[in-house]
Amino acid sequence: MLDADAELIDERIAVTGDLVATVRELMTAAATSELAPEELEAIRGELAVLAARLAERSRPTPLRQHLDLAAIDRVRAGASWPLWRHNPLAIPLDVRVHDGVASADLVPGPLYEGPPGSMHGGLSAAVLDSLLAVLAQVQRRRVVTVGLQVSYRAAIPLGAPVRLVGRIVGTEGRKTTAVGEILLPASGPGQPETVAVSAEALLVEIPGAPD
Ligand SMILES: CCCCCCCC(=O)SCCNC(=O)CCNC(=O)[C@H](O)C(C)(C)COP(=O)(O)OP(=O)(O)OC[C@H]1O[C@@H](n2cnc3c(N)ncnc32)[C@H](O)[C@@H]1OP(=O)(O)O
Repeated sequence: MLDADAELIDERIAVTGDLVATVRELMTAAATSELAPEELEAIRGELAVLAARLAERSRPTPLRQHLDLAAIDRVRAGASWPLWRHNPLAIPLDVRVHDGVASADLVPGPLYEGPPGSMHGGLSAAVLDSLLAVLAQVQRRRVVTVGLQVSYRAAIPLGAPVRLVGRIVGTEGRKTTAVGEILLPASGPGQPETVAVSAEALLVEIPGAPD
């Protein structure tokens, strides 16, 4: 690949990431705005123009930043991996891997709501699934999830920080078992974090280069 092509791809990855981050802000603002109906209708018209403009040239699926061998080496050296940066429907996570433990911080926003005021269980499962799949990929295993057992132990309030952690507990042939948790902050100094959600994933290696 020519240097100029690589630069263009890097620029597209960066600019699209910023665009999608702004779209996420827009999604939250649209879903929660209490402006007058006529103002909302005017904004909808402006947004429809922008959506049509973006769709003038498009690709079949979202842009994707590949967790290739070079990226895996960077993560193993301490860099975080910006997961789902280019898909506004997914929850973005900056995944870190240290001493075999994956972790990420998250503040569930208004759009993550399931039961009133707390995070949707399917989204909790999705973020843990993603965290554990990335952890396996950082161990150079290109995997998909074939099973995910999730246990919901405490509600996750919206707007407050939580911590995701995950680790691999076993490998056998193509199969990897990994466990993860979503932790609520400690209620005070010296207190433990509370496990809000725990999950066990069965991941199976598939052929092909890591991505
Ligand atoms: C970069 C971040 C990405 C984030 C992605 C997040 C992760 C995801 O959500 S992945 C998407 C959801 N998952 C999928 O779409 C997977 C769908 N399943 C498949 O494609 C196939 O089942 C596949 C390719 C995994 C395995 O098929 P195949 O290659 O024929 O292998 P197969 O022999 O059936 O299974 C391999 C082993 O896994 C086991 N296995 C497969 N499926 C299951 C299952 N559902 N439950 C338990 N064990 C299973 C088999 O028993 C076998 O075990 P053993 O080696 O001991 O005999």
